[in-house]
Amino acid sequence: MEPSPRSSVIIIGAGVSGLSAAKVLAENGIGDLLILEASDRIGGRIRKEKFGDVSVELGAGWIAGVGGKESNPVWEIAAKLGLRTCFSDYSNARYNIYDRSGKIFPSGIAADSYKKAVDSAIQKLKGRESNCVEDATNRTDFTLQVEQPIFAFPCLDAKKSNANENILVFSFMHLEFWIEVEPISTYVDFGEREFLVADERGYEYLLYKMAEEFLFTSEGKILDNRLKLNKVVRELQHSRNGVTVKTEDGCVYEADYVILSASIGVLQSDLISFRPPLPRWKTEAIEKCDVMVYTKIFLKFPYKFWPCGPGKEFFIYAHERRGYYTFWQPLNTAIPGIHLKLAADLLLCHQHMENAYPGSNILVVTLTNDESKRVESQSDEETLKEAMVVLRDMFGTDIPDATDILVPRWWNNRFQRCSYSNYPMISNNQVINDIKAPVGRIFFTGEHTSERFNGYVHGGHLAGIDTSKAVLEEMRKDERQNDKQNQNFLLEPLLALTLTQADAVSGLHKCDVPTQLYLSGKLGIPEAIL
Ligand SMILES: Cc1cc2nc3c(=O)[nH]c(=O)nc-3n(C[C@H](O)[C@H](O)[C@H](O)COP(=O)(O)OP(=O)(O)OC[C@H]3O[C@@H](n4cnc5c(N)ncnc54)[C@H](O)[C@@H]3O)c2cc1C
Repeated sequence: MEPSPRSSVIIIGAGVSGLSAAKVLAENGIGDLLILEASDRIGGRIRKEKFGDVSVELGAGWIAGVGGKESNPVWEIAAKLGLRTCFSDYSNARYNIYDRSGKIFPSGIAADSYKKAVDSAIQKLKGRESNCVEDATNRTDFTLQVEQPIFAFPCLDAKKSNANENILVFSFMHLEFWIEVEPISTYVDFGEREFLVADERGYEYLLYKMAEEFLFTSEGKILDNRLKLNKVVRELQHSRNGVTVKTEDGCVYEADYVILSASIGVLQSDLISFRPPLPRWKTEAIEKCDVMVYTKIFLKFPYKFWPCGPGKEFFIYAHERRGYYTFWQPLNTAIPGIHLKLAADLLLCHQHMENAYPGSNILVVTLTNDESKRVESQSDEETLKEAMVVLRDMFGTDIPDATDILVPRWWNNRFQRCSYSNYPMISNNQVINDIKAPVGRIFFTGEHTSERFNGYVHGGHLAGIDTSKAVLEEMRKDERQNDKQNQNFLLEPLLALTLTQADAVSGLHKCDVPTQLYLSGKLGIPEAIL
């Protein structure tokens, strides 16, 4: 197949990082860019889907890091677009812990166990820290966070659990989203609050609006042929002169630069091959990055049977099996008034915030890693049966069966292969630097390349901006170099001409040509000389 016209930059992937990168390039005058997206839509891990009568977020659901001194750029965009969001209050979840017989653990016991679990986690961390002699000097700062986002990073090792611990401590210890270690930047820099996106237009509305700013759209549809969907990139052939991109359907594209935004899970898979292969420092760094699988399972019921109201926004199922249908969230969660005020202070449009999805009768249960993979590999009917047993343990046998189930499969999606990156808990900066470092003309972007905010939507957004700035800088360098070469090239005939006039220029060398000839640039050289 004939190669398409060469582009200045090809962006692989139309998730938040790829689109942010493309937007910055377009704003800087790079019109001949091309975005190749493997799936049939933009958004990547930001994705809404109709379930029952409402749109639910299969991927990113929260804007995390709000209310601090520095403003989260994604929160700002959401505010500008009037995206409807609801404050998430995790503080009471520890008081809504059910055992297998449906009893709620008394709050005192729950709080004690919680503290015990946190202390134990801190001890584990300290142990790991002191064992980590090699990394100690370079390591990224980390802290123990509690009550942080449910999609965040685990710190506890399931395989080392002690069967004699009481069941409640056990369940806390294995709530990987409950007690966690993570880079603190999101919460320290942007604030500790989180808002659930509860808007029919979806979280992805942000991305459509972003795309609209530089791609041709009509009636909400992107019609610009610089965005090509269903283009699965399989090979990147790179040299010092440019990059050739080959897609699964046999198309070939050429560019001066490539920005690759595929997830860390995809980079760890064999979906994309590189010719020549990536250097060892790069592949090792990619391998070292942990990937997290996080799955939200949506269940629709004919009516609501779970408790609701303030303090009941989340509930937990304590089971001896790690992460077994542990964390539950009703989608029609009430929002305490105090947070309305906070939201109003933050200037977001929250006209009707009593319920995120009023009357939807939807429950969401979240699973991670091994449990996610297990559930992904079985049928939805089997998952539905398991979830119903858990719910009947908690709420009795009289509850109705779910009428519908939705199980996203991020791990088995070959264009994702993970939910988000999770750097090794005690990792040194070198790994992160290597993951984001370019290889020749291939630049890497995506949430996994964000040093401070990996794992988050704002991490992807900021990474895209940073990467495109780095590419622009390279392009400028290229331009300067080309100018120099062109001038040298253009000066050759001039010198040839003048050198024949031996009397005037005897002994003149190329480097001695007066600088004003250079300074005026190639357009400044009179055509007659050529
Ligand atoms: C279930 C879940 C819950 C989450 N919850 C939150 C949350 O609440 N808040 C939050 O801030 N973050 C959350 N995240 C993380 C957040 O969604 C991601 O960090 C962010 O969306 C990543 O954006 P990205 O551009 O780096 O990658 P992606 O969105 O993955 O974009 C990469 C794009 O590249 C495409 N691609 C891959 N391979 C190829 C190929 N070979 N050829 C062409 N195209 C290719 C993919 O199809 C994709 O569109 C969650 C993620 C998941 C999965």
